[in-house]
Amino acid sequence: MKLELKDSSLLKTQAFIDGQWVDGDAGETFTVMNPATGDAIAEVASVGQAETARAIAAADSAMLEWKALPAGQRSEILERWHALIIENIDDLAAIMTLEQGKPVFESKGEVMYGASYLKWFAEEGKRVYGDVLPSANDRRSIVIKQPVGVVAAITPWNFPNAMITRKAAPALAAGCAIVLKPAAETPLSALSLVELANRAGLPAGLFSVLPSSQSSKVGGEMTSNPVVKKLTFTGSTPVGKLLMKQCADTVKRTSMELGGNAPVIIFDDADLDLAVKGALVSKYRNSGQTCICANRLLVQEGIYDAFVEKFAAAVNDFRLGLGFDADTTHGPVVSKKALGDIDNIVQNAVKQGANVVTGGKPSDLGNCFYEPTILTNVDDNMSIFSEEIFGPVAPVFKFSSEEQAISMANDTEFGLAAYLYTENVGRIWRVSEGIEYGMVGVNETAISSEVIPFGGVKESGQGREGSKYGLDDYLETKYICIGGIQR
Ligand SMILES: NC(=O)c1ccc[n+]([C@@H]2O[C@H](COP(=O)([O-])OP(=O)(O)OC[C@H]3O[C@@H](n4cnc5c(N)ncnc54)[C@H](O)[C@@H]3O)[C@@H](O)[C@H]2O)c1
Ligand SMILES: O=C[C@H](O)CS(=O)(=O)O
Repeated sequence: MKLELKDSSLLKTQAFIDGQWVDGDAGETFTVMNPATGDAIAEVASVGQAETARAIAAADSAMLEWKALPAGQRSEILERWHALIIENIDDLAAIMTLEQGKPVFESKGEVMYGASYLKWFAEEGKRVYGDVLPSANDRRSIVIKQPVGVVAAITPWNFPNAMITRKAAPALAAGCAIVLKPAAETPLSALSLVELANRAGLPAGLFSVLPSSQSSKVGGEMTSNPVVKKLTFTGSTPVGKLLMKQCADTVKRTSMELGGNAPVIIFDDADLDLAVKGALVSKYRNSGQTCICANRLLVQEGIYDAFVEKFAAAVNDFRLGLGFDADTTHGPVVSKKALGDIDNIVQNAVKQGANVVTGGKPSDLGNCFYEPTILTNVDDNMSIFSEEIFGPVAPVFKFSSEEQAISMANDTEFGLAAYLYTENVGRIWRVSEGIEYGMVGVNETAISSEVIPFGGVKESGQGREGSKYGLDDYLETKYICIGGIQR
């Protein structure tokens, strides 16, 4: 399938370092694949440690002038970048659908979502306030906020646009420079984004993008280079732990947006149709490849059968297909490896006694398509109870009491997002306060936006992205004490 763009110059295949499009030093490239068709889309430059070091040095230099600008001037550039993203949404969405597979309506939704962080932090960046502290005698004490320094970012493939702007927007708004390594599965979205930032007038060196098939070499430089003061990572918990360890030697600040194992807890007193709708959206958005997807459906025994019947009927209306086809509701998973990982989880559950209500195997469409799947007769002793599925598979667990539901929900090392459906106000408070998660949806699963503090607890990470709290991850607090006032 040939990529038809309104502006073909948005399809970039080189690295963007210090304001220049360059090949990797070794001239190496890697192939970007279309998960829906198995076709090669592009050969992209692959960079390593030396190029990363150059990007970090350029960021350090560019930041000196950038952080000294009035916040309003930084804001104007972010606003222009936002406008260019909106103007080019069709091309950005087409690039995303081609390399990640999600239906084009989801890609457009992500581009709008990603752009919203630029709009939000263009404004937030103008409100970095300090404090005057209670002072006495001949001293006066104040607090100021300053940009943390050069930021290194590493992002995943599942939201190849929004996970980047969710970091670049606050970093740049705070006065920082940022060097980014996107996922090798989806570098084209990142490269088109930085092209638009360049067109918006972002000064050279402030935002470099380092595509690579050697992530550990790029990450190794990012985590060891003392010029980098902050690492912000979105990805799996195992990789997040590794990167945190690598950052320890230079005591870098880190923000970690990691894995999830979201429960959707549906009580007997829930609005059943609302719960089915919310569970469907949460489970199968991006074909189940989001960090806050419903990973475990916990349904109280009184409505279990009715829920499964309604849920299965809706799933059977899904239309798997190519992301550009108008009647496609769900696309492929991102790679053959992901397809195999998902199928292994399903087959293991079946071996342990799970019942396949629908799906349960790779789709006859081939390539990276997996049938939307529902499993029943599952319990918390099975491996699927603890694994982040990251695919279109819904294990539906049964519980009897509220206390049991809270215990099951918390029986995981993860703590990103959780959801509950009940019409009982007391239960809303008891369960929302009793479950160990960074984000809780009540009678709603579409909880993400630029105004909310996105992030988790336990092994789902640390820090928050978006919201009025989002700049904190890119600022340092400095206390200044001025003496001799009475001289
Ligand atoms: N919490 C969130 O906001 C959030 C959002 C999206 C995805 N995720 C999580 O990400 C995971 C899926 O994404 P993924 O498969 O891309 O995750 P991943 O951890 O395999 O990869 C994420 C990024 O890290 C890079 N990477 C991998 N190993 C590295 C290393 N040794 N050094 C440096 N970089 C390295 C990858 O190239 C990629 O760019 C899931 O666990 C999902 O829950 C979390
Ligand atoms: O998968 C990760 C994303 O953060 C999910 S969302 O688009 O922010 O809800």
